[in-house]
Amino acid sequence: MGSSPQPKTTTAVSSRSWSIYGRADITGRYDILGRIGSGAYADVYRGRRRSDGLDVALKEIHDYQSSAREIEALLALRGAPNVVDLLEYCWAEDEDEDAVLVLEFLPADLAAVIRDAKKAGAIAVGEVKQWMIQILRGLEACHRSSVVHRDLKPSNLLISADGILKLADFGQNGTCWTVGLEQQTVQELMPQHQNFRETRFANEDDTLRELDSPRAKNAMYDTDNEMSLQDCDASCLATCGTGDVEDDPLKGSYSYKAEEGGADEYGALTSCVGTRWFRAPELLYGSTDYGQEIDLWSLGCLFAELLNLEPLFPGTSDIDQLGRIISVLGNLTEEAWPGCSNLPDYSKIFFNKIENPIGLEACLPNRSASEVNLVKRLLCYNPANRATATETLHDRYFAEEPLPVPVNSLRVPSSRDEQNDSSQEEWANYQETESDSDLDEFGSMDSDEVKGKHK
Ligand SMILES: Nc1ncnc2c1ncn2[C@@H]1O[C@H](COP(=O)(O)OP(=O)(O)OP(=O)(O)O)[C@@H](O)[C@H]1O
Repeated sequence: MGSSPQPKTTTAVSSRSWSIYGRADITGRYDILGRIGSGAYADVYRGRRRSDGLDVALKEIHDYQSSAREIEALLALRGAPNVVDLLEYCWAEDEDEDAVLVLEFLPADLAAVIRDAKKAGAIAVGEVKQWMIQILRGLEACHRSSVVHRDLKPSNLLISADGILKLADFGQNGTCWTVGLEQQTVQELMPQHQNFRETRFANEDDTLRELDSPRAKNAMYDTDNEMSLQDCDASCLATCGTGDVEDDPLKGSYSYKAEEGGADEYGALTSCVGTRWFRAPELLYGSTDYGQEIDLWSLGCLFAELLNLEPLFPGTSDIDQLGRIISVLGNLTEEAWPGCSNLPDYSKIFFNKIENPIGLEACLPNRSASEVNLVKRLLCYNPANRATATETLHDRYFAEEPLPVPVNSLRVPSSRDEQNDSSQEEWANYQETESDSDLDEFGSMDSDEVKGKHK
């Protein structure tokens, strides 16, 4: 098995975390205004296009495969109104260099909507409906193009100042998606790799022309079959260590059969906390041939969170996550989902019989029957029973009073929870303290010139 890409620690001052300042291909065309935030595999900066002053987000992705996946998905989805717009990108020439995606800048996200609504007490039903409609349109576009998002959560649903919600973060950057991956080359992932080479360092017109070309777009669609969804191990036992079991408050309610090379082997890879809350049971049980239904489960969790303003299943470990789901929906049995006992980890973890499951109604107190019904249509154990994005969009809930508010009357948070930006300071400190040899990684660039520009 090839070595898996490891996530960058966000606390360490890694040279890669601000290497964008040394990228002449970017700094020549964009002013970098500061770091917006960092994910497991990427740093995102706010930038301004020099040619016309357009605000952009510059996403520097430190993992080769994540960048390939995100570019592929965003090209396939170009023009979809509820998917973040990829304006252009600079491809990584090899595994030591980062790809940089130039995205439209979106100042808020759904996590901030929920945060602000907690202060106000609730999100008005007409607003919940409008947010849901936009999420559903984005998801419908993804599934129509055979793109499975795999990481739907409030912080990945970005919002423009005028209330347009867009699905973002298509890199499946969470650790759980890359556990056990064979290292593939971009040539394997994308037979049309030559197209990417052409875009690198191209001037903006050339690059945009490349993005607009039907050839590039169709080539992306053609690779759908090449991008196997069986390439990861997101299972409960793969992503939790025995430490998770020891610390688990529900420990008494299940028994767990550790296999040689099972949880221990992957014990360190437990960092998908936000994502875990939205993860479908088939993934937690180790399924490797799942489909777009995993996004529909996440959507059900998201919808419940918009209604309750609290996460529905806030698991503290992957086993705790399953335990919480089972306590609400009941045990996962052949009756609930014929064939579930074939899930890879089904026979490795046993939960006590839940005589009286809590039920989704009890988890959604004071909500209407149509709201509860819609959550139920999405949160089914059997993936085949989950309502599709299109079916959900046509659910009578959206046609009932109160009707969805117009997009322009949505209350848009003034900001998301921004991480402290220390990128420019780190860059300056690095230049002051490190030896010349380290600066060699920036090639022949004049470091004083870069420092002056970005201080
Ligand atoms: N187009 C954009 N406009 C504005 N901010 C963005 C944009 N894209 C991403 N961001 C912000 O940049 C930060 C990092 O984003 P990124 O997608 O890399 O990671 P994440 O979603 O926080 O974490 P992970 O990828 O590990 O799930 C987040 O705060 C995100 O909201």
